[in-house]
Amino acid sequence: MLSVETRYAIDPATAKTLDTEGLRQHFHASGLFAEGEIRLVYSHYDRLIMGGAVPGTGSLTLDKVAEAGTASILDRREMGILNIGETGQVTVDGETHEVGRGDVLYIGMGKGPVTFSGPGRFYILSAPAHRACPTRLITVKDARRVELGAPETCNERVILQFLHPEVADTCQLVMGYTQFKPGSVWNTMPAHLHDRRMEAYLYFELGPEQRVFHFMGQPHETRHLVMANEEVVISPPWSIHCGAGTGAYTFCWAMAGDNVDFTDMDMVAMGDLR
Ligand SMILES: O=C[C@H](O)[C@@H](O)CC(=O)C(=O)O
Ligand SMILES: [Zn+2]
Repeated sequence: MLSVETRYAIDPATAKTLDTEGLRQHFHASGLFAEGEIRLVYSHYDRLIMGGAVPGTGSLTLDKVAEAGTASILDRREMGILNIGETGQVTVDGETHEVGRGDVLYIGMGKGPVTFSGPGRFYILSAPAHRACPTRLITVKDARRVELGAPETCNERVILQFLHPEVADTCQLVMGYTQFKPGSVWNTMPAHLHDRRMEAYLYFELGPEQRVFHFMGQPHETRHLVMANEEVVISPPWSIHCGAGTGAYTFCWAMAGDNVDFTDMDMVAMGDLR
């Protein structure tokens, strides 16, 4: 079963007038991982699609998505799939890929439909594409690792980059996930902006009683969203995106937009945050 929810892009002047519920309606998504279902969110920020596929005992096929306006979802799109569950299978273009926990499968434009099976919990990301890049399984050991932060600032972490120009060729999608050293809870602090690209975070491996306070908004006009396990936050190009957890967690970041240069960030000075 497929369900798709559309989220329109709004500007920062509108966003600053919203209350908590209004902010959540635009920028927060939950319940994406339901057994026997594919649930997608179609964002008008860079037309990124985010979603979950949990095949359970059966299999699930992702093919036509009316919102994309093509016969099959990947006719003019590329896709990245992160498995946050047990090892599962993704079949595409006549080939079945064994995707382990923490592995990422990249699927190039024109290669759909995509079939999911096994005990995986698949996080789906898709962006419009203009050329076909090779479909490729990128395992945890293939990822590029960037160590950042320090225990004194509670942000000691490693950024694992999977869809990144030095690891795998893509059109727009840049993605990976960030893991923390024990006791570190702050992600992406000091904060940054990249007006060239939007970003989406999936928070996962978070205990049921734990939450991440995710910060968004322009640097002089910040707001927070309280995030539980396996929830997504859409970060507009004009927004900071950072957070602190009450406990351990991992988060998947993904970007789409005008460039694929991971380091093209405008750092925000602490003194400019309000
Ligand atoms: O633009 C890049 C993204 O915000 C993330 O990669 C940041 C991140 O994972 C981190 O600092 O922990
Ligand atoms: Zn960013």
